[in-house]
Amino acid sequence: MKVLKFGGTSVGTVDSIKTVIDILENNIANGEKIAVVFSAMGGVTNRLIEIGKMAAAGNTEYIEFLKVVEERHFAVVRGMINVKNQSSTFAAVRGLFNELGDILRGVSWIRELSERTLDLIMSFGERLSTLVISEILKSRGVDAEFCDARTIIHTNATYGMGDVDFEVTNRQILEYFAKTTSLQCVTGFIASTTDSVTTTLGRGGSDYTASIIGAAIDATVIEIWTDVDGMMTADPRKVANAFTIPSISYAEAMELSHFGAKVIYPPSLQPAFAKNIPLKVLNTFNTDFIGTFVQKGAEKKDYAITGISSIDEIALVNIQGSGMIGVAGISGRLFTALSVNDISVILISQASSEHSICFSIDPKNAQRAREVLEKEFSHEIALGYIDGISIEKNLSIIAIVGEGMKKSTGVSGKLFSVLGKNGINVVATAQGSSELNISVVISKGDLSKALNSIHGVFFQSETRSLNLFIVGVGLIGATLLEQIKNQTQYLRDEKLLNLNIAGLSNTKKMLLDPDGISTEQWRDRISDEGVKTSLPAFVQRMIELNLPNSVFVDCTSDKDIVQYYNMLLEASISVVTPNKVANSGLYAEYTALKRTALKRGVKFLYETNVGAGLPIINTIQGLMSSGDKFLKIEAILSGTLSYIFNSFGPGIRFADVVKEAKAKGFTEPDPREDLSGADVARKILILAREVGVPLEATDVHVAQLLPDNCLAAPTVENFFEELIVSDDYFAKLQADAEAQGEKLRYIATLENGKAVVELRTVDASHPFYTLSGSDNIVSFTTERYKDRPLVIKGPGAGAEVTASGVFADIMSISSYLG
Ligand SMILES: NC(=O)c1ccc[n+]([C@@H]2O[C@H](COP(=O)([O-])OP(=O)(O)OC[C@H]3O[C@@H](n4cnc5c(N)ncnc54)[C@H](O)[C@@H]3O)[C@@H](O)[C@H]2O)c1
Ligand SMILES: N[C@@H](CCO)C(=O)O
Ligand code: NA
Repeated sequence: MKVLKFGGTSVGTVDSIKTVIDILENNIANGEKIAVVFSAMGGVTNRLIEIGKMAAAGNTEYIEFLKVVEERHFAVVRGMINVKNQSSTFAAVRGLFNELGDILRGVSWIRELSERTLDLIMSFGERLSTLVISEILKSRGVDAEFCDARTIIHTNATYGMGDVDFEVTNRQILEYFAKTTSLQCVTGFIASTTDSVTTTLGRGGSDYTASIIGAAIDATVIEIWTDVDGMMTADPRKVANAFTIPSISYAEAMELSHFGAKVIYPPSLQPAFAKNIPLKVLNTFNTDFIGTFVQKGAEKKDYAITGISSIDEIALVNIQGSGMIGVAGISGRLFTALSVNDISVILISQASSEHSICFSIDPKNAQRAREVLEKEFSHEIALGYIDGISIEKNLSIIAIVGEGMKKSTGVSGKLFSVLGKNGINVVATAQGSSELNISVVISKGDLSKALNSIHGVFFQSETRSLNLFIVGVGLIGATLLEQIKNQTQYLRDEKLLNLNIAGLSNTKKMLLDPDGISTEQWRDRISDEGVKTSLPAFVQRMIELNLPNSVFVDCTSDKDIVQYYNMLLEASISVVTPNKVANSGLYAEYTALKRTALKRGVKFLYETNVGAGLPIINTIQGLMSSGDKFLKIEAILSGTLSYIFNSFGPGIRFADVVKEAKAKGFTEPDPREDLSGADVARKILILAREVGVPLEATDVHVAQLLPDNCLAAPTVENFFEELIVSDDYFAKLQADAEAQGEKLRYIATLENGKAVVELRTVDASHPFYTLSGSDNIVSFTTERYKDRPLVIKGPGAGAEVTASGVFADIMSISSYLG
C-alpha cells in the first residue's frame, strides 16, 4: 500500500483540491492500494490559533474570523459536490463549526487558552479538510472513508507536541487497516491521549502522521505532495540556478533540512526511515515533474555534493584562554551550561591547540549565552585562565551536504577556493567525520554571493555567470558590447559561461541591473532607465550588490576613475581596463593595485594598455614569472604614429592623415596625446615597470616630435589648425628620410634602466622598417632571447583589436574563477 500526504496548499483551494482528486483517482485507476493523509486547508491552522487567542483576549471579532474559515470550507463543498449530495456534507461541516464555536465561547468566557485547548481548537483544521475531501470522493463514487487519527495515534499528554506511544499506535493502526478495504482519508497532525484528549504532533505534523501510518502498515512508498518541485540544490529564492535533486539519502535530507530547507522536516519522517520506506516529494501543482526520491542509501550522483543550505542569521561565540589547554571538562561544563539554559548549539569548532572553542547559536540567545558562560567560568575568568567570552553577530552559516564527499578529495578545497576567489572571508568552519556536511560561517552580507558562487562551482554543468560592470561606452566600450553580443550564444553553449552585463555607464547616464542588461538593447535601456551618472554611486552600488564573479571594466580614458580601482579590488571585484592612467601614474600606486589584487585573490588586467590586443603584457609577465631577465626593449608603441608615418607622403596633408587615424579609431580620445609622444611615453613606462624597472613618468625621456605651436594648441580643433600651419615641417621630415632611403619611426627604448622615446629614421636593414598600417612592434632582448630577440608585431590600435584584447582579459578571469 502507498501512503499519500497532501499539505495545506495542496488542499487550499477548489482548484488545487480538484488536482488532488485527480491524483487520487489516477492511483485508484492504476489499481494502487492507497491511504491518504491531509493537512488543514492552507492557512487555516494559523487562523485557528489567532482566533483562539482573540477569544481568550475577549475580542469577539473572532466570530467574524471564524465565519470566514467556515465559508472557505463551504465554498469547497459547493464547488466540488453536486447539489443533491451537498446537504449532508454541509450539515457535517456546520456541526464541526458549531462544536468549535462552543469551545471558543468557553475560551472567551474563562479568558484562558491552555496548550491543551489550543490542540483541540487546531484539530478542527485537519478534521474539516479531511471530512470535506472524503465526502467529495464519496460523491464521485469512490469507496472512501473519513478516519479521525485521534482514534489510532496515541501520544502522551505533552500538548503542542505529543510523544507518540508507538506500541499502542502501531497495534491500533494495524487493527484498523486490517478491518477495512475502503480508501482511508486520515487527518494529519492530530492524535489523542489514551483517555481521548486531543493532542497534536508538532512541527511537520502531517508528514509525521503519514510516516507513522506508512511505517506501521509497511507501505511501499510514502508520497509527500507539496507546492514545490521536490527538494532543491539550494533555496531557489536565494539561488536562481537551484534545481531539483532527483534522489537523496535520508541522511542528506536530514542535514539539508537541519539547515533550513523547509520542504520536508525529516525528523518527522523518522518512523519511515527506520523501516527503510522510501519517500517521494512531489508537486501537486506540477504533477508531471518527477520530484525528489528520498531513500536509505545514496545513489551515484552527477555532482560531488547533493545540496547547499544555509542559516541566515547566527551569532558566533568564542571562548578562549591559555587555561583551557589540556584541561579536561571545560567543554563539558560549557555545553552543559548551555543545555541547562535551553540554548541550542548549531555548530561547534575547536582547533587542536585547545586554546579556544567557538560555537554558533541563534542570535536571540546571544546575550543569555554570555551571561550563562560568564557565570559558569567566573572563577577561570577572574584568574585569567580564560580571557573572556566574545560574541560576533551578523553572520550566516552555509553548509554543503552530500554523501558523495565521503572519501572523495577536493571538495573542501573547491569550497574554500571559490570563497577565496570571491573575497569571502571564512570566520569559522566545521566538518564532522561523517563527511556529510562541511559548514562555514561567513559574514551575513556575503551570504547570497557565497551561495551563488558555491552553487556555481559544484553544479558545474550549469552555466556560470561573470558579472560585468562597464564604464565608458565610447569606441572601445561599444565595440566590446558588440563583440560580447556576437559571442553570447557560443560562450553559453561551449563554455557554459554567461556574461551578465550588470552595469553600464556613459558620461551622462548609468544603469545597474543585477538581472542583466541585454547586449541587444543596452542603448535603449541606458537612455530610458538610466539615472544621472555618478561614479562614486556606481562603485558603491556595485560593492553593495556584492555579486559573485564581478568585473569592473573601465573603457574610459578618465583620470579620476582610477582612484576607485583600489577600492574595487579591495571589495574583491576584478578590474579590466585599456585605460593607461592607473599604470602610468605614481609607481607606488601601480604597485599598490597589484598588491591589493593579489591580497584579495582577484585580477587586475590591462593587456590593452600596450599594443592593444597584441599579447605584450602577458608575454612579459610570463617571462618574468619564469625567471627571464630583460636586457633591452625596443618598440614602436603608437598605432596612430605608425599609421601616420606609413601613410604620409608627397601630396598628402599631415593634418589629414592625423584626422584619418582618428576616424579609424587609432588615436586617443584626445589625439594630442598620441602626437605629443605622451601616449608612447606612458606605454614604455608601463613596460619598464612590468620588467621590474621602477620608473616614474618623469624619468622617461621624450624627444619632442611636434613643433612648439602644435604642442601649445589649447583645444583639439586648434591643434588641427596648427598641424595645417606646420605641414611643411612634417613634409620636410618625411622628404629627408626618403632621400636617405629611410623611414620615420617613433621608437621607444628601454635599456640599462633608461627609457627614451624619440623620432628616428631607420633603413631597410632595420626590423622596424617594414611596418605597415597601424602596426606596433616590440622587440625583447632578454637573457633567454639574447642573440635573436623575441618580436611581437601587428596592429596596435583600433576598436576591434582593442576590444577583443579587453574581452580576452575578461575571459581569462572567467577561467580563473573556474
Ligand atoms: N582606441 C584604441 O585603439 C585604444 C587602444 C588601447 C587602449 N585604448 C584606451 O581605451 C580607452 C577608451 O578609448 P576609446 O577609443 O573607446 O575612447 P572614446 O572616447 O571613444 O570612449 C571613452 C568613453 O568613455 C566615456 N567616459 C569618459 N569618462 C567617463 C566617466 N567618468 N564615466 C562614464 N563614461 C566616461 C566618454 O564619454 C567616452 O564615450 C582609453 O583609455 C584609451 O586609451 C584605446
Ligand atoms: N592611441 C593609441 C591606442 C592604443 O593604445 C595608439 O595610437 O597606439
Ligand atoms: Na597588448
